[in-house]
Parts: sequence; C-alpha cells; structure tokens
Amino acid sequence: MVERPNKPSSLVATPGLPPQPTVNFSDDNSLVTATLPTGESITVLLYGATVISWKDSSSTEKLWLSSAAKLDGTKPVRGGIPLVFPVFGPPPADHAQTSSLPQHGFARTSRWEFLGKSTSESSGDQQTGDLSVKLDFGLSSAADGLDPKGKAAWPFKFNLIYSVTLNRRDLTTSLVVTNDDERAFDCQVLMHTYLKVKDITNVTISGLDSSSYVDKVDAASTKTQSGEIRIEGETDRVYTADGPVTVSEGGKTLFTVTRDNLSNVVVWNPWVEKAKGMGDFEPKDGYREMLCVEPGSVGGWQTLEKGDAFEGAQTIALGA
Ligand SMILES: O=P(O)(O)OC[C@H]1O[C@@H](O)[C@H](O)[C@@H](O)[C@@H]1O
Repeated sequence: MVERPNKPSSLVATPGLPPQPTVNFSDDNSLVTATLPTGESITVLLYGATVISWKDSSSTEKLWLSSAAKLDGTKPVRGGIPLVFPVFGPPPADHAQTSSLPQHGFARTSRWEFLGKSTSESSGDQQTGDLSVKLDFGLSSAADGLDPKGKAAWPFKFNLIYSVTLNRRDLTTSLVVTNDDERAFDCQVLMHTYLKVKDITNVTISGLDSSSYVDKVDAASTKTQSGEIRIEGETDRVYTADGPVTVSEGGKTLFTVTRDNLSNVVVWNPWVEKAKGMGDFEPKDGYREMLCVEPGSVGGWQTLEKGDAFEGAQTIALGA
C-alpha cells in the first residue's frame, strides 16, 4: 500500500503581501510541483524523490529527461536527478553489507513521502518576489514505499530526509542519512544530476584540473585531470575534488555546481553505443544534449554508528 502524501493547499497571495510560491500535487499524487511567483519551477516525482524538471523564469528546462523515461515506478527515471543510496554503481562483491543491492541502491526505486514545504525570502527583495521554496521528502526502513528489494538486501534501520530548495537562480538538493539501527552501517550517497545542454561538443567542464579520478571506461585506472574536460566519447569518471565545477557551452557558463560534504563528482556521458543499449534512453542521439555531473560521497564508505547522521548537498546555480 502506497502512502498518500499530505496534500498541501497551494500557498496563495494574501492582500498586502507579495505573491507566494505555489505547491501543487498531480491528481494521482505522484508528482509535486513548486512554482515561484517569478515563474521558476521544479517538479519532483515521489518515486525516487526524483527531480524531473527544473525550469527558469522563461520556462526553459535545465534538466535532461529521456523521452522514454519511465515515470510510473517500474524502473529508475532516466534523467532529472535520481538519488543514489546506499551504494553507487554495481555493488562491490567484496563489500558484504551492500553486495545484494541493485545498481545505485534503492532510494531511486522507492516511493518517498512528502513531508512538507517551507518558503523564505532569498534576498529580501519583496518587490520582485525573490523567494525560495523548500520541499522535504522522507524515506525510512519502516516506510511502506521502500523498495522491497532494497529492504531484503539491506536490513538496517535508517531514516532519509531529502530537501529540494528552489531559488530564482539556483537549485539545492540535500540529503540527511541517519542510522537508527543498533549496528553500524556503511553507505554511499550521490545525486545523479542530468544537466541539459544544447550541444555536448561545445561543452567544457572546469574546476577539476589537477584532480585525481577513476576512469571507469579505462579499466578503472586512476588518472589526473589536466585542464578542462571536453566530452568526445563515452565518459564515466569519478573525480575526487573540492571547489565548484562549472559547465560552459560556447564559452558561456551554464551551470556552477557547488558541494557541501560531498567529496566526489562523477562526470558521465554514455555517448553513441551506450545510449543505443539503454532501452529508456531516447532519443538515441540525446547524449548530445545531456551531461551528468553527479556530486556524491562514493570514493569509500560513510560508516555511520548507531544514531549518527551524514549530510551532503549540492547547489546548481545558473550561470557563473
Ligand atoms: O543506468 P544507470 O543504472 O542509471 O547508471 C547510469 C550511469 O550512472 C553513472 O553514475 C555511473 O558512473 C555509470 O557507470 C552508469 O552507467
């Protein structure tokens, strides 16, 4: 039985106050959309708490979503921002706790509960309605929506709170993992962000110069980045780095990604052959219009003792 979210009433304009953000559910309660008075919006699918849309004030989409993405809860969403927890990639055979989990864990295949919304002024500019809206989602080991495959493979008591905050010029996603078990557990966390670009051949990624990375398309060898990154073929790299990562196209900065407590960034583009092999990746040349920049903590394990919590966040700003 799937839990129904608490259905919020839209936040409406009050006489004398500037217009407020609106928060609405789809009729089937599967999607929640938040819109700022200035027109920016996000849409989150409760399945996976997957952000599937982020639009600026001119309704221009900032996230890539496959036209064949399944949004009905039958498989992880191909696009948007799926959440990876408690294991990144195929579970390592030598890590007993996670070895039976599906690739990228179960957070992206569980139905999350909507916990509520809050609004605040971003910069105090009431005339322009410079407000932000935060949506909170929860998933715990006791939740009805927990993917049964995850529950069977990872029998720990845990609690996850995922917050998605929309400002006029940026989007922040933040995950808090709490260990509610008597035993310690290991976990990895990653925000698998599919950014939308116009033409990947004009894209450069900077901020990772001199950082070491594991090259997953070259036998997981460890390398050091030299200069900017250009995507010229299948790319699947796990960087360890501090500092902002910028994505530019034709010399113009599209996105600046900053991280809090997430020491890795995965840069992924499937390119021609891998895109062909994914049934839910459409159009097949869509790899030209997307780039995954995925902040995470996946280089090792976060070991949480009973009662411990781990929090990590990304902020994706539009422009520099
Ligand atoms: O097909 P999935 O499970 O969504 O994974 C997509 C990609 O996700 C990336 O994070 C991984 O580094 C890739 O190796 C993987 O192919």
